[in-house]
Amino acid sequence: MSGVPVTWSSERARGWLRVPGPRDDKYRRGVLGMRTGSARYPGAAVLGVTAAWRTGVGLLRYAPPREERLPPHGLPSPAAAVLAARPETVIGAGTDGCAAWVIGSGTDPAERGEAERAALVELLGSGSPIVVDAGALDLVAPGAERGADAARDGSLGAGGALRGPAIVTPHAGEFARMWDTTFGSPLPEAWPGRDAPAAEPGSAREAEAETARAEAALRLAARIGATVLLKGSRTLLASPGGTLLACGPATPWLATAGTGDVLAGILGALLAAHADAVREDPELLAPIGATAALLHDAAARRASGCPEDGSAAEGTTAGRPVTALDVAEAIPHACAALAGTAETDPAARAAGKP
Ligand SMILES: NC(=O)C1=CN([C@@H]2O[C@H](COP(=O)(O)OP(=O)(O)OC[C@H]3O[C@@H](n4cnc5c(N)ncnc54)[C@H](OP(=O)(O)O)[C@@H]3O)[C@@H](O)[C@H]2O)[C@@H](O)CC1
Ligand SMILES: Nc1ncnc2c1ncn2[C@@H]1O[C@H](COP(=O)(O)OP(=O)(O)O)[C@@H](O)[C@H]1O
Repeated sequence: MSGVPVTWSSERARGWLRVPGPRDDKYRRGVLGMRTGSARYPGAAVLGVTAAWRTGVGLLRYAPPREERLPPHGLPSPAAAVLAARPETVIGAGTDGCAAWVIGSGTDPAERGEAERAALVELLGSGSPIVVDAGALDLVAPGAERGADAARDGSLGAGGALRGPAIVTPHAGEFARMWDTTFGSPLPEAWPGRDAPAAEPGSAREAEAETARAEAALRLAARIGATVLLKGSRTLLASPGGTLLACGPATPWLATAGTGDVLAGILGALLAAHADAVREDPELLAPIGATAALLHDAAARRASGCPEDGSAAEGTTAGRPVTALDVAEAIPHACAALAGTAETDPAARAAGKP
C-alpha cells in the first residue's frame, strides 16, 4: 500500500457540493437520519444537526437515543435540545426513509444500554450509507478475537455489525483504540505520539509521521471494510480499495470541543445527497469525506476571519478563536464560496461576518 496521498483541493471538492435545481424537492435533495447525542452530551446532537442543515439537506430526521437515564442537572433531552435549536428537524424517525445516517457523536459506549446498542446495530446492518463517529466506533472495530470468532460462525465480520457503505471518523485517540481492538498490536513506531516533541513542518520526521498515519489508516480501512477519515491538523481519507486523500493543514482554531460533531453533520449531509452513487460505489466515500473536511476548514477559516486559501497553516497567528457553533453557522457561506454560487466578500470576511 502506498502512503502518498492525493491532496484534496477546492477544485476537486466543488463537484461534490450538490446545488439544487428547479426539479428538486426536499426528498430528492437527500434525507438524512441522525442518531447522535445522549443525556450526557445533548450539545453534540445540536451541533451535528445544525451543521447538517447548514450544509443543505432536504430533510433531517433525528432519532432520539433509547436511554434509561434522565438528563442530569435538569438538562433537556437531546431531542428537546435539537428541536429548540432547529425546529425544522423531524423528531422520532424509524430507520425507513433516510438515504444516509450519522451515528455515535456525543455518545459513550460505556453508558450505552442494550436497546440503544440494538438500534445502532440495526442501522449498521441496514445497508444504508452511514457515518460512524465517536461512541459508535467500537461497533465497527469490535475486537480482533471476537471478530474472528463471529466471522467463523457468520454472525460478525471484521467490520463488526457493518453491512453497507460506511465512513468512520476517529480522532487520533479513537483511532488508537480501534487499532488496538482490531489488530491487538501496537501502532506503527513512527506514529506521531501525543507526548513526542512536534516535528518541524517540512522535516523528514514529519514526513515519516504522515506516512505512518496514512499507512495505518489504509490498513484499518482494508480490515474493517469502511473508509477511514482520520482527523487532525491534516485529515486523511483512506478507503478499503486503497484510495488515499489528504486535506489541510486546517486552521488550528478548529482544535476546539465539538468541531468533530460539526464535521460529522457536514459529512452526513453530503452523504445523503450522494447516497445512491455511494451505494453503487463505496469508494466514493473518500472524495465525499475529503470534501466534508475541506468545507469544515473553509467554514472555520471564515468564522475565525483567517485566509481561506490555506495560508494559515499550523504555527501561524492568523485568525481568532471560534466555537464549534460558529463553524456550523459559517457553513452556508463557505459552501457558496466553494461551489462558486456566491461572490466572496473579503471586507465582510475580515470583519468576521459570513
Ligand atoms: N458539546 C458536546 O456535547 C460535546 C460532546 N463531545 C463528545 O464527547 C464524547 C467523548 O469524546 P472525546 O474525544 O472528548 O473523548 P474520548 O473519545 O474519550 O477521547 C479522548 C482521549 O483520547 C486521547 N486522544 C489522543 N489523541 C487525541 C486527539 N487528537 N484528540 C482528542 N483526544 C485524543 C486522549 O487520551 P490521552 O492521549 O490524553 O491519554 C483523550 O483523553 C464523544 O461522544 C464526543 O462526540 C465532544 O465532541 C465535545 C463536545
Ligand atoms: N491542530 C489542529 N489543527 C487543525 N484542525 C484540528 C487540529 N486538531 C484537531 N483538528 C480538527 O478539529 C476537529 C476535532 O474533532 P474531535 O477531536 O472529534 O472533537 P470533538 O469530539 O470535541 O468534536 C477535527 O475535525 C480535527 O480534524
